[in-house]
Amino acid sequence: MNTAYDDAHGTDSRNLDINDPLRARVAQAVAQVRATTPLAQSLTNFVTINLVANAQLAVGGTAAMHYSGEEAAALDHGASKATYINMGTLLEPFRTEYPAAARDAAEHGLPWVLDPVGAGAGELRGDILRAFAATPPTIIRCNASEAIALAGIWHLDGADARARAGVEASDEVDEAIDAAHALARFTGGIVSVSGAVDLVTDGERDFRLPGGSVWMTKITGAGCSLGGVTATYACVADPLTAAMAAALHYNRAADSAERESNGPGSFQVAFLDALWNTTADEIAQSPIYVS
Ligand SMILES: Nc1ncnc2c1ncn2[C@@H]1O[C@H](COP(=O)(O)OP(=O)(O)O)[C@@H](O)[C@H]1O
Ligand SMILES: Cc1ncsc1CCOP(=O)(O)O
Ligand SMILES: [Mg+2]
Repeated sequence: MNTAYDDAHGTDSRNLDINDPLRARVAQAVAQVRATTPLAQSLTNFVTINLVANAQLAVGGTAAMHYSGEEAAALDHGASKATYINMGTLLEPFRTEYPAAARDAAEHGLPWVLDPVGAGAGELRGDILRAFAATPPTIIRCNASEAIALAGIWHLDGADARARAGVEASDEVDEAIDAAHALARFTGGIVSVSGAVDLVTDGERDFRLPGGSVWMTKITGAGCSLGGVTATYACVADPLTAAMAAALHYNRAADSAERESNGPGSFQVAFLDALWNTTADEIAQSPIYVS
């Protein structure tokens, strides 16, 4: 039977059974992050670095930020259980440091999360993204335009090679579906595309996650911090569960923050509080449309 969601989106989808094991894994991941305070190290942009760290703390994890392949290697030998690499603001030394950090995560068998902010803009960004193809990310967390651009940069089948510049999405999530599938098949990992309705895919199954708040587009770093929190969840869960837990946690916290706030400033504060206060059951029982 079609749902109201199908009627609105024209997809053949159903709400994931309330007893599906994926929901239990999401609840378990939320509880485990809160119980164990895992560290995901981040190499992330200068604009939103503070929100990334605060969001990782607010979901129960902890944070360490730096820009060095050498430091990444040291942390991979120590406390860090996942790496987050965000392409927002780049400097020339990152040409070698970022691929070194990705390589080190891969060599240690640790998950790493890529946010290809601004993919399609500039030679340095393109060069670094091309280098990542050798040790692909476990999870790609991006908006629709970045998914389309990254599939083009990696010359994946069916990719649309139009270059898009800028950090905001100029495409709808459903326009990125072919790119998201191509990226997931290429990496063998998970692709999480954010927007009004988020998409999480392993290249075979698509999970659509409605909700959240349009206020998320009026604070800088909503997407970047979602990438950081995805890495926090990747410390304790398999990549699909981690991507789902992070996106669902964000949607439920944003629903709640919107009710508490009256502008972007109070929204950001309320959102961090809501990340802390939203329960594992509220997150795991979210609507999840599968196709
Ligand atoms: N129109 C919207 N309505 C509700 N939530 C949204 C909307 N746009 C983005 N979000 C949410 O904001 C967060 C960041 O996504 P997005 O703004 O797409 O990332 P980016 O900042 O990288 O472009 C995600 O949790 C996403 O679900
Ligand atoms: C504004 C800006 N400029 C370079 S990185 C950045 C932050 C982008 O953050 P987000 O994609 O999470 O909105
Ligand atoms: Mg972004």
